[in-house]
Amino acid sequence: MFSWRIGGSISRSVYRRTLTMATTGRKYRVVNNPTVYVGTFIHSPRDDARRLDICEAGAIGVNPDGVIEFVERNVDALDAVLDKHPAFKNADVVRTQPGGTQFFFPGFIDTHIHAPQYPNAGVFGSTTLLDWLNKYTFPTEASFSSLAVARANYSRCVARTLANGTTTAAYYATIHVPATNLLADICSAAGQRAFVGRMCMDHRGLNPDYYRDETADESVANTCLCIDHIKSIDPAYELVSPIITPRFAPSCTEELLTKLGNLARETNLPVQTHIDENHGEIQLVRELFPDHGSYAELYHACGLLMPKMILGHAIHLTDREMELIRDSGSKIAHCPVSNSALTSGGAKVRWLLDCGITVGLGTDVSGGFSVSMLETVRSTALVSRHVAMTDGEAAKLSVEESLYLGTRGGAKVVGLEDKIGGFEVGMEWDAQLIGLEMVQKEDVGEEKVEFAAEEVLDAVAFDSCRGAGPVDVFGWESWEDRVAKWVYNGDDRNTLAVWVKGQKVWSR
Ligand SMILES: Nc1nc2[nH]cnc2c(=O)[nH]1
Ligand SMILES: [Zn+2]
Repeated sequence: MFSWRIGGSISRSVYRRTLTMATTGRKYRVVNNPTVYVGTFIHSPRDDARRLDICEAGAIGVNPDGVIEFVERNVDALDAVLDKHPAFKNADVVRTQPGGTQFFFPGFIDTHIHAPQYPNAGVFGSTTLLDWLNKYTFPTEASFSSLAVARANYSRCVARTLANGTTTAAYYATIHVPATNLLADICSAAGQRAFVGRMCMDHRGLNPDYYRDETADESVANTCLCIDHIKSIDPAYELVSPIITPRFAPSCTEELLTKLGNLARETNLPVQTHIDENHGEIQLVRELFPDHGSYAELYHACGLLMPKMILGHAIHLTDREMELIRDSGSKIAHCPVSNSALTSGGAKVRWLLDCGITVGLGTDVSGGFSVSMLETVRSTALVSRHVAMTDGEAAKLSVEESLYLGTRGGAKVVGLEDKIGGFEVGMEWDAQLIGLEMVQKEDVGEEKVEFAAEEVLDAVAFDSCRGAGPVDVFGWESWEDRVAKWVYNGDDRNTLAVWVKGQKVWSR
């Protein structure tokens, strides 16, 4: 079983596995014991974003292929469950701790993240999109011409996202074929479900000379090399899949956009790009492509709007653009942390949802400063409150809705809604075990008027030393309250273990 501890050894563990992959060319195959997960499960109902389905005494049986075979509720005795499911008689058992502080939750699905930008997370100053690209992003991405740079940074990025409960990620890579293939190898070796896209950018205007494709044909040919590589390590795209990735309209010629649209149709692969993120960018698209009425009309004309298209940001869509996107079945990756950090704007998520568009969440590292999808869920709720200050109360998204977007919504965006995002029979066990800290009764203490300062500080210092995580539960909270505390106060210390397709890929 592959797991590693957070701390100094993260990258080394992934690195070792990666080297094995690279040197032996072995395909990654995991066979687990049948396992029964027992205790509290919380997930979003498939078709109801407004509430959580909370099962306090459940048992979920996961077979050696990582597929859920049964879901039992109101379980009094595990023996009775095992009698009913004899194939699980000798199964491993993983239990949540009693006492209302632990629960299983679906793994997060990051529908938009730039893996090579991970080293820049948190470094963006006061830039906005176009100067941010030139100042921070293009130079960093260009450095991935070195496989050593790619190995160090991609290992770290995959380890950190897993440790934060991201079981599926749609990654943008760089233009470099070897480094992009290495990212796919690392995801496969670490056991993360991933879409890995080689960045396509052939425009001689916006892209710097030191970092771009020479021609549209070269860009397509190199993309095909990456597709072939991923096919060679994961032929059925069970865990890792290619994704066609035109960076965004200003980085691409119309010839390249059209060729990538054709490639998507020929290969039936998903596609990802950016749209309507920033006013300066939208103006640039108008100037570069004057024959097209709008950003979305350009993509539509190039054959890129389709059900397997994931559009990042979509902050400043016109009504006509919204209709084109909705009618094409394209999906949207909402990136609230990035949209705030780069002061791009507040996407009107309620409007998109009401219009019938499928929305998931993306960290958009490093436009977004955090790899944490929990942070992204939190920012989804917060940014919607800012939108509500101008658009009205209805724009607010609840904790429940924000979590839905980070799990079920993301699953729909990447086309895996029948496999991941919730706990139903036939779905795969992509899950995280969440732990909160119960403040013991004696910690609450007797009624006292005076406290010694050390007495107060010691209690907190003690928990911090144990790495117990920042969420305190006092015992009076409903499960909904506990989940809200996790969303608004939690971090990766609350993510105790992570599974993808039944394989434990991380634990504290
Ligand atoms: N947020 C973001 N927007 C982009 N538009 C084009 N490239 C990028 C990128 O790397 N990040
Ligand atoms: Zn992006």
